[in-house]
Amino acid sequence: MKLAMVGVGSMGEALLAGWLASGVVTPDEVGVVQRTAERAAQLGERYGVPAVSLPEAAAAETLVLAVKPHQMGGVLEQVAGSLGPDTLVVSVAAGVTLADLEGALPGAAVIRVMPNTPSLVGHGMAGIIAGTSADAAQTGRVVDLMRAVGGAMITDEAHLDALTALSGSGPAYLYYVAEAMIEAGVHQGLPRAQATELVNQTFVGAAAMLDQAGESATVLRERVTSPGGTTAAALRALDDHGVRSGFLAAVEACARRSAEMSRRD
Ligand SMILES: NC(=O)C1=CN([C@@H]2O[C@H](COP(=O)(O)OP(=O)(O)OC[C@H]3O[C@@H](n4cnc5c(N)ncnc54)[C@H](OP(=O)(O)O)[C@@H]3O)[C@@H](O)[C@H]2O)C=CC1
Ligand SMILES: O=C(O)[C@@H]1CCC=N1
Repeated sequence: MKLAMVGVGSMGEALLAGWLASGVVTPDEVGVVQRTAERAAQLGERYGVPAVSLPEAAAAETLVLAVKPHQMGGVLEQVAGSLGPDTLVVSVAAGVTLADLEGALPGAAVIRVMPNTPSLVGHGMAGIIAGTSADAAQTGRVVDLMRAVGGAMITDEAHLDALTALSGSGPAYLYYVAEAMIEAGVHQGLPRAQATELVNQTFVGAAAMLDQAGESATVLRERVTSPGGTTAAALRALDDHGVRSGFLAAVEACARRSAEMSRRD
C-alpha cells in the first residue's frame, strides 16, 4: 500500500480529498483506519478508499497519522508493534514532537508536518520537519505530497509553534474575519446571502492578488486606500479598535498554546 491514514477527521479528510483530486495517489493505493466502522464506510462511499486494519496500515510505504494530539499516544503504541521496516511515518498532530514520535517508534523514519485545511481544495500550506532517521528521498516524498495540495516549506522544529500560529490555525482567523464582515454587511441592511457573496468573493480576489500580483500586502492595501477616502476611514476604525494588536496577541496565544501542548512536564 502506497499511503495509509490513521484518523480521517477534518484535517485527514482535507488531505485525503486533496491528494485524490490532485492524482498524486489513486484510491486503490490508499487505505484508511478509522475508529468507527460508520466513518470508514462513509469515506469508502465518498472517495472509494478501503478501510484497512492498523497492522496493514503500519506496513504502508507512507503512514499518515492524523488523530488528535491526545489520541496519538495510544495510536503510536499500536503502530510500534507492526511498523514495516521501510515505512515512513508522517504525523500532522500539533504538540506531538519529533522526540515523542521517535521515542515511541525507535529507529523509524518520521516526519512532522503542520498542514492546513485548504489542502482540501489544493491551496494548503504545510511546514515539514524531517526526523533524524528520515533520508532526503523520504523528505522529498513528503514535500511532493504536500505540494500536490498547495505549498510546502521545510523548516525546523524551533519554528513550528510560530508556523502553526500563522498557517496551521490561520485559516480560522480569516473565516472569523469573513464572519464578522458578513455580519457587518447585514447590519448595513444587506440581505445575508448578498453580504456573504460580496465578502466571499472579496476574500477570493484579495487572496489571488496576494498570490499573483507580485506586490506586498502593504502595497496592495495602499492601492485601495485613497487619501481622505472611505478605506482610510475604515482602517482608522480598525486601528482604533485594536485589530492589529489583536492579531499580534492571537498569534502569540496560538504559538504559546502550541508550545504548551508540546511540553510533557
Ligand atoms: N483541523 C486542522 O485545521 C488541523 C489539524 N491538525 C492536526 O490534525 C490532527 C487531527 O485534527 P482534526 O482532523 O481537526 O481532528 P478530528 O477529531 O476531526 O479528526 C481526528 C480523527 O481521528 C479519528 N481517530 C481517533 N482515534 C483513532 C484511532 N485510534 N484510530 C483511528 N482513527 C482514530 C477520529 O475518529 P472519531 O471521530 O470517531 O473519534 C477522527 O475522525 C490533530 O492532531 C491536529 O493537531 C493540524 C493542522 C491543522
Ligand atoms: O487547533 C488546533 O489545535 C489544530 C492545530 C492547527 C490547527 N488546528
